[in-house]
Amino acid sequence: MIRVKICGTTSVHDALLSAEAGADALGFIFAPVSKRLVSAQVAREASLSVGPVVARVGVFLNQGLDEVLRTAEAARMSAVQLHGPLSRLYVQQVAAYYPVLRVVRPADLAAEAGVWTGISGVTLMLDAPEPGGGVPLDWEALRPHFPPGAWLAGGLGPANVARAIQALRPAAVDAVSRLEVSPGRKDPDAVRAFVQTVRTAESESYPQ
Ligand SMILES: O=C(O)c1ccccc1N[C@@H]1O[C@H](COP(=O)(O)O)[C@@H](O)[C@H]1O
Repeated sequence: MIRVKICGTTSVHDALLSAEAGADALGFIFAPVSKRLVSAQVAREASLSVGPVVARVGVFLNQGLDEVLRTAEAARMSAVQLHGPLSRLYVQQVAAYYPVLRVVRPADLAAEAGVWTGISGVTLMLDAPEPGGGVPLDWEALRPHFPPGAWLAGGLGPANVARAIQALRPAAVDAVSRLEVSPGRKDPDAVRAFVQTVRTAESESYPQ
């Protein structure tokens, strides 16, 4: 089953919208530079509103270990997504508390392998150089290098996610920019169309 993560959640309303649309995971962005920055309090209320099945992923960029762990706990996250240059020790320390989504740019795949390879509980996600920018990766160029079990982000939306799935067969897809009416505010129709398109593409790419 291809999992669907819908990121940039900034309200209980949008958390419920994405959960009801069938999202497997919701992203809550705690990176101060983000236009979709959410408080730990709002994220906590949203986390507790979506029930026990939907994963809640705290998204961090270049933030210290203490800040990551304290924020993820306060917000009742079930997983942590890490962007930016990190040491293997840092990833190991976070992975001791939460499942980790380690985000890597395609160009850094080889160089970054030492940071995450072999650490239990770490899943790789490939994303564009500027996360949250709505820019797709070159899926055909990536095809020979896409690691089995990796997640895919970067400019995904209802209009192109089926092609991305056909090209790379990711374990999960993750999106934000093309699912919004404005930064931090979800477009209900786009969210529903995105989830439905993934489910349809999955049934066509992976016939039972
Ligand atoms: O979206 C942001 O503002 C953001 C800021 C800092 C780190 C990560 C961020 N978003 C992540 O980028 C992916 C892809 O976004 P897009 O669909 O290409 O706009 C998104 O899923 C977040 O995990």
